[in-house]
Amino acid sequence: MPSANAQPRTLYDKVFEDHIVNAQPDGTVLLYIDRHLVHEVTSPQAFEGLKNASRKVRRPDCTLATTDHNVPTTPRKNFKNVADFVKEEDSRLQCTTLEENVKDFGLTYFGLGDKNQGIVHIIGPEQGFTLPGTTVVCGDSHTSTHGAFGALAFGIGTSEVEHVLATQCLLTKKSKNMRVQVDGKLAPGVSSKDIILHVIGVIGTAGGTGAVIEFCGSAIRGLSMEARMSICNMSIEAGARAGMIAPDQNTYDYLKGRPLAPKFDSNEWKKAVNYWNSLKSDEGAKYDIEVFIDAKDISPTVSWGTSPQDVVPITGVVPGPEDFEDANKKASCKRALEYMGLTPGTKMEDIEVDKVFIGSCTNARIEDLRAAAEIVKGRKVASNIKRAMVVPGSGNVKAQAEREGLDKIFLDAGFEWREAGCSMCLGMNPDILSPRERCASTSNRNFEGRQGALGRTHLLSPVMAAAAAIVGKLADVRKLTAGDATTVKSSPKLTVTPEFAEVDSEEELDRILDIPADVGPHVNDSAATGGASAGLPKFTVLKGIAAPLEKANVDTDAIIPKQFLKTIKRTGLGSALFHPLRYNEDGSENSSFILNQEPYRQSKILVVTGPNFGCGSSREHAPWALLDFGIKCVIAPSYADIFFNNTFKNGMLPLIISDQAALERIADEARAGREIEVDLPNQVIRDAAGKELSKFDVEEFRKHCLVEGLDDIGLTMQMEDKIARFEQKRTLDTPWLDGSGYLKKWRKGPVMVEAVPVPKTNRGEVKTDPVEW
Ligand SMILES: CC(C)[C@H](C(=O)O)[C@@H](O)C(=O)O
Ligand code: SF4
Repeated sequence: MPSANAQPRTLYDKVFEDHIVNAQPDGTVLLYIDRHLVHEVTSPQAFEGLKNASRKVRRPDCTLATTDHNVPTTPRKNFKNVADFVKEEDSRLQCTTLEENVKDFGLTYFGLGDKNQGIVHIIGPEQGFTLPGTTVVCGDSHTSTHGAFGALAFGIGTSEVEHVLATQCLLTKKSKNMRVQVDGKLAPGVSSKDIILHVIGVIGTAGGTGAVIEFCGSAIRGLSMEARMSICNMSIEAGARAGMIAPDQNTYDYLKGRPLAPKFDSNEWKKAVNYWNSLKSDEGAKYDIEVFIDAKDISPTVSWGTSPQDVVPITGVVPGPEDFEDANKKASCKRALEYMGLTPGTKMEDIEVDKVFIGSCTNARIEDLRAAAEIVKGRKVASNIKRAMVVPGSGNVKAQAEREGLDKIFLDAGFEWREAGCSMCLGMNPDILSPRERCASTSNRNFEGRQGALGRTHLLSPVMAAAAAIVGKLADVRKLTAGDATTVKSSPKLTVTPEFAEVDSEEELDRILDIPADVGPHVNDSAATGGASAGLPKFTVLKGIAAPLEKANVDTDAIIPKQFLKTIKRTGLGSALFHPLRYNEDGSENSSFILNQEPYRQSKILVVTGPNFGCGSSREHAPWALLDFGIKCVIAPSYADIFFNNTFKNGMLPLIISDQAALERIADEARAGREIEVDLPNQVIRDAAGKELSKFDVEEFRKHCLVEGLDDIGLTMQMEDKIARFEQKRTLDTPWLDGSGYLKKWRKGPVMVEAVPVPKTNRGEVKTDPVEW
């Protein structure tokens, strides 16, 4: 908590500082995590690691699991169990593996038979699991959504999921403070989705790199919680570590009566509101980056290309390469237009679409569905539309929509009304685009192949998606409101459904949450299970062929697309690395791709000449695929944060070379097919003859871990005393964070057990001696 004469602090400073368990001189911080959300795609390898090292989940009461990415969105009337219901073998395996893991570790789980199931970022807030001032993580990049509550919420990779499961902490560093202030009144037809698309168009997909964005200003204050969530959700598309909005009365009104929020008007609630009120950024607080946006400059916005920064107002035209000055951007535009099948100068409103998708963690909440239904009401989906689908974000959203008759409106118009899940946002289930099909989508990513191989995505708001379905083309929603665009009004507040009512007895909670009788108690006796800290192969000097990759904004969907995320192992992904670039449509090798040429098939190093490598998803499958191919070091001018972290966790070295001349020297060696040498202990890159090409910086702690081959979970476990002390203080200061309602009864207070030797590391290797911090 701040002292009287403390420096003015931002919302981010406050939440970050309130969660520091330990700080090292190099700025590495052990951060306590209040809330951990888990889904089936990024957790199997983490649970496997825990099992290998005989570790348990430290705080089952602060962990909530669901299945969302792989699940079918077909009717669940006859649902009996996941094993029979999920038809694709690999998807089924991920779902059943999660079910086994939640049972083995005693976690609360909203499975397919549960009406609370839904997209992980929809159910957290809906249940009141997400609370202001908390730290929230999930093995998923759109964890940033939860920042709408004034939480510090960010995506992590699978190794970090394992770290949080085992220790309830994360090793991290403070990010920069960035402020995006949006002032003024939004024009009719303009929603929060348009705000965030516009912001990304202005600052670019790397605009928030290394920063946590605080969204503020009168336009943001005027938004509902659900609209705020759509904004924070896409801060990851702006490259930011997280997005945050200070909590206010809207936030508290939203939280009232949610099952896992403190009981409304109780002493705990009052104490919580008091704390939450203190979280606003102080007057005079400093930001490293500031962006001001005037709300009146924002129109209904649509994407034209294959990056979320490729946006124009719906009244605009498709741009061409000559509209960009930067050579990288010209090249990206050219490729994007080819991929999207678009010609510069075409009016956005003339672009015909094949499919419409209303769904995803960005825009599948009740207010999104209400707004879209208002446009659709009494109209019909255009005859050229092959498929228009509405996929509610959760079972609760679906039930609420049905109570309001929205399902009927959509069905009457010709939409499909589906069950909850991620669905066509990334198409890990059967909901995908066919090659070259064009989709108007309320989701958040328009990367190549995102919604299906060679599929074409246009990002837009729910009302704009509804308008596209009715018109059959990308359309200006304002024209569908008969000149009276004000009918596209902001939605009424979410009514608290009976399912969200206060629950007092444990029996009632068990009934509602459908907690299996054979689950728990798994109280915290894991904390001191050993100080194993050696786990990864050491990285010292690496010499080998370096492949040049002359591209900017290489996203993780391009490094490894979704169809390869269905594995429950870390290995075997090398053949899928850069799949969309490396293979032709018929599956044959694309001989023009660098890794298909000699000597680059043997590459150990990747030299990327454009910025923002690894942007997009948190999938650790990206570094796993690089590693499995044989690449242990990536050299690039900049990286997306989550990818950058994930590589270190796998004993890999991502090097930032921002000096253009040095990068060119290295790239020239790579282009010539000569070996280069990366010397980590001496922090220098040399050519094959031993001549220095560049020096490089690397954080001390990360270097130490790589050179020693340390498993940082083991290291964190050696901090048990500090973690336990932090938890005791947390229980006193913020008692509402313990137990999160239904698991309270399982938590018998911190249980300390004696350290026992761990026979294997989390990666399954036989353990060597522990190493000190
Ligand atoms: C599968 C998961 C790792 C991924 C993410 O992190 O974002 C997914 O949710 C996505 O949207 O691409
Ligand atoms: S972005 Fe799409 S795939 Fe990722 S969590 Fe959200 S809905 Fe699911």
